[in-house]
Amino acid sequence: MSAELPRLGRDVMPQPKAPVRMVHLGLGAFHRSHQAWYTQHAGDAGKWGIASFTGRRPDAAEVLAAQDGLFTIVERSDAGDSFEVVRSIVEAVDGADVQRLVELVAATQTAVVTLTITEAAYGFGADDVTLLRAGEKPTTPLGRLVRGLAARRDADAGPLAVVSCDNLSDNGNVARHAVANLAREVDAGLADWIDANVSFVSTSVDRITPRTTADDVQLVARKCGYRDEAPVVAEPFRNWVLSGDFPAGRPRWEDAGALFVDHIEPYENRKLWLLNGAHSILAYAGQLRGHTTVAEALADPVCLHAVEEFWDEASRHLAGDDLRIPEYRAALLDRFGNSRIAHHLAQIAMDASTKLRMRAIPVLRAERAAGRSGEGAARMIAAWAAYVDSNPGLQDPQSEAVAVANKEVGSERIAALVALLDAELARDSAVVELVHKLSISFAPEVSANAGTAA
Ligand SMILES: NC(=O)c1ccc[n+]([C@@H]2O[C@H](COP(=O)([O-])OP(=O)(O)OC[C@H]3O[C@@H](n4cnc5c(N)ncnc54)[C@H](O)[C@@H]3O)[C@@H](O)[C@H]2O)c1
Ligand SMILES: O=P(O)(O)OC[C@@H](O)[C@@H](O)[C@H](O)[C@H](O)CO
Repeated sequence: MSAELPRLGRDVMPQPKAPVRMVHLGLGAFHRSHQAWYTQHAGDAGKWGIASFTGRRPDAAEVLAAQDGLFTIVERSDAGDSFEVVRSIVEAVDGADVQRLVELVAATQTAVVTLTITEAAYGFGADDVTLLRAGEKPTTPLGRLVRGLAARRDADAGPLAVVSCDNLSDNGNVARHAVANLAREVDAGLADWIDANVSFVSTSVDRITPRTTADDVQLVARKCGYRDEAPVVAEPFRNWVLSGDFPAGRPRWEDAGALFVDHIEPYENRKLWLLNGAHSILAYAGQLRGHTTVAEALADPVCLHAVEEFWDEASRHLAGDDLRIPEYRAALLDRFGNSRIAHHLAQIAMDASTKLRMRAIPVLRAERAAGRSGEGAARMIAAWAAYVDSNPGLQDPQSEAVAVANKEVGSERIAALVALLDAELARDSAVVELVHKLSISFAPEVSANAGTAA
């Protein structure tokens, strides 16, 4: 039936096309449910079009380009679904088209570059140094951005803002260092130009956006009367906190609810520890206990207890009345419990070594500095340790080091894994013993008979 329907596009649904003033790297589901949505809902949306580039594969760009950048957001709550066509992406491009990226980053009218390239993509790209030095096409998003910034300097196109929207603590500074280090290896003058002309904005970003399924595509066809091969499903909740300068201007995202603050760290920590930390616990403990989605894992009292215990610890280190921690926690339980959003634990589990360093380690360190064991944070690490024991192929930027650690046994294995997260904590025998003890409780035969994860 859906094959007979017209394909979504600006002919089927006439929509104004704003001029490109933003460039995005990492055209995935989250960029579309978050930055593209906020840009569409800015009061001056008509002035701000986004050219969005994929990271590793062309597929998402090809599908979206065939729809003139239009796609449907399916906002999914327990009460039902609502549908909205988003028009802010005006160009969808294969990330391998470095020439187009360079043209756009070097254009005077481009004011903002946003990133959702995943946490793991901020590591040092040694291969790109060689390619950039040789004048060949870089292969990573940050290598490509450095090439674009070099062209902007050469074109004397003025300053701009780079806005990381990945789940990283201090993501603006992480992006600044990653870009500056790469640039300095290639051209010290370029690194100085970036330092003087590029503002790196830090953000806390939030909107649960699972991968789109074939059922979602069918649903949009049935409900909307057109064929959209690239809809995005997201929860109703959304949040965007930003801190930093926009020297060439920006959309009025505050009209859509974005918050601009001077000090972002408390907001970042609240989100990364409470939301993403809980997600990591559920990802490892939940899958070990046979669950597939966040909502299923949360309904398991053992997993819920582990989350609440970690939240109690983390909350002690989240200061400021305006953070409204009790309300935030209650809202998270509601959001995680939205069983109509099938948020797969396997997706969250990937790249653990990067994620746990930001989610478990700061809380564990703070708890130990306060003279407590940090059992809640240790349990998150223990769940990961147990998970990689039975799932050694888990995607991780340090997968080789994880494999080496996995060859050890008992507490030596745990120490080697903890060392991938924090060298100092790995030398603390009390931490290693605690994580070891907790990881044993996740072993399949123990976990099947245990009333709690303790
Ligand atoms: N999905 C969410 O609910 C959500 C919410 C908040 C923040 N985020 C952040 O957004 C990021 C992307 O999430 P998504 O759901 O859009 O994922 P996605 O898989 O739909 O898209 C990610 C994009 O980044 C590219 N990419 C992935 N890994 C890369 C790598 N190592 N190098 C270069 N490019 C790479 C992909 O090709 C794709 O274009 C997350 O990693 C997270 O930091 C996601
Ligand atoms: O790859 P991650 O772990 O950074 O992201 C997976 C989820 O935890 C994440 O997408 C959350 O849904 C998101 O951070 C909610 O805003």
